[in-house]
Amino acid sequence: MVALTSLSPAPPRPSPSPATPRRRPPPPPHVIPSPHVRSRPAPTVVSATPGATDGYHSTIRSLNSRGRHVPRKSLGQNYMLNSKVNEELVAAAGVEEGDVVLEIGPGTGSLTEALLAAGATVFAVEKDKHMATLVNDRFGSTEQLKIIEEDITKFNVRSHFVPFLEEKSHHSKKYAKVVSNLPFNISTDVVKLLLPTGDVFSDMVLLLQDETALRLADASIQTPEYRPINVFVNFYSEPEYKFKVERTNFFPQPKVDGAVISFKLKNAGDYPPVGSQKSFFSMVNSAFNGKRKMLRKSLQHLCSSSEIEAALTSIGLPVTVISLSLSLSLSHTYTHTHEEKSCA
Ligand SMILES: C[S@@+](CC[C@H](N)C(=O)[O-])C[C@H]1O[C@@H](n2cnc3c(N)ncnc32)[C@H](O)[C@@H]1O
Repeated sequence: MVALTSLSPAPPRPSPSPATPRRRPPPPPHVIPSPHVRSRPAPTVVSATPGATDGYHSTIRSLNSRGRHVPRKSLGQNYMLNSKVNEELVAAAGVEEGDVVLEIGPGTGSLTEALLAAGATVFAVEKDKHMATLVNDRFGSTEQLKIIEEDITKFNVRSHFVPFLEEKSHHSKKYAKVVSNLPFNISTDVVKLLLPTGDVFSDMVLLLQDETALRLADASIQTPEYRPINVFVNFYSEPEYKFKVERTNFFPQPKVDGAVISFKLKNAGDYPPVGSQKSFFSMVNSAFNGKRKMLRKSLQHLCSSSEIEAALTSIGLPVTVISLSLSLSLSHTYTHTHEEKSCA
């Protein structure tokens, strides 16, 4: 890990290589110039150019401000240096005046600043108490922002966030949004925690590891990348890979690129019809335990082979089908086996 004290004080320079999305349309032009962060020995704390307003300088200045120079790898502290990426995250979520936004991990507050500038009221959850204090110092006087020091993976949306939404939205907006440059190591936990909250959030826009974003948004059935998490994501939302963000945009620079993904959260009425979500996802996990196994074998502990075959036939699938070939048609299998045939 590179300490901030060893950073070059030089302002960012445009990256020579544009960031190119793998499967999506070309990225917005702002992703192309990315700041170059060099690790060069320097005897003192990096000084920012007075009055500089770009993301690089305000991020470095914020990190320097409390003498807190070493970002913590365990907390995925890779800070955004390019304010244009923050603006594009805000635009991807369609944040506008009066919106209420849950931001996970505000860090130095660079994305927070863009959210506030768009007119949003922000509820920020930050696990690192130093960073929570830093953001509080930076924006503390505004009523548009509430910061709590907590681990998002232990966060209770209903008891902590919903009362805030009700107070701040004045009933003018029913739903809030989630916008975050997430620590890469908790992305799956966050997706699992927040996607089933379509009654609270309408949209979730996250900056994740590129590979994770592609896997969540674009994994195709009948490929090894297709996993239970894809059934989960498509059950609760409509995911869309937005654009790639080169690793050179972060400090410290991670070993992988990032990408922005959006999820349009579904309301409960739009979920596939299953009696119990818990037992449906337990069936999905069982089916994927034997990815190459036929469903009539991998689900044998739930129903007899003949019942499963009958359920598959009734929805037009061959009795020899394997889990990798199934999308949300699993929900129909579930309905037929559990509700009509009364399986265990
Ligand atoms: C990738 S940095 C992003 C910081 C800032 N939003 C930015 O764009 O520069 C991730 C932030 O999430 C915080 N964080 C890490 N784990 C967290 C958790 N479990 N709950 C809440 N915040 C967490 C880190 O301390 C850090 O500030």
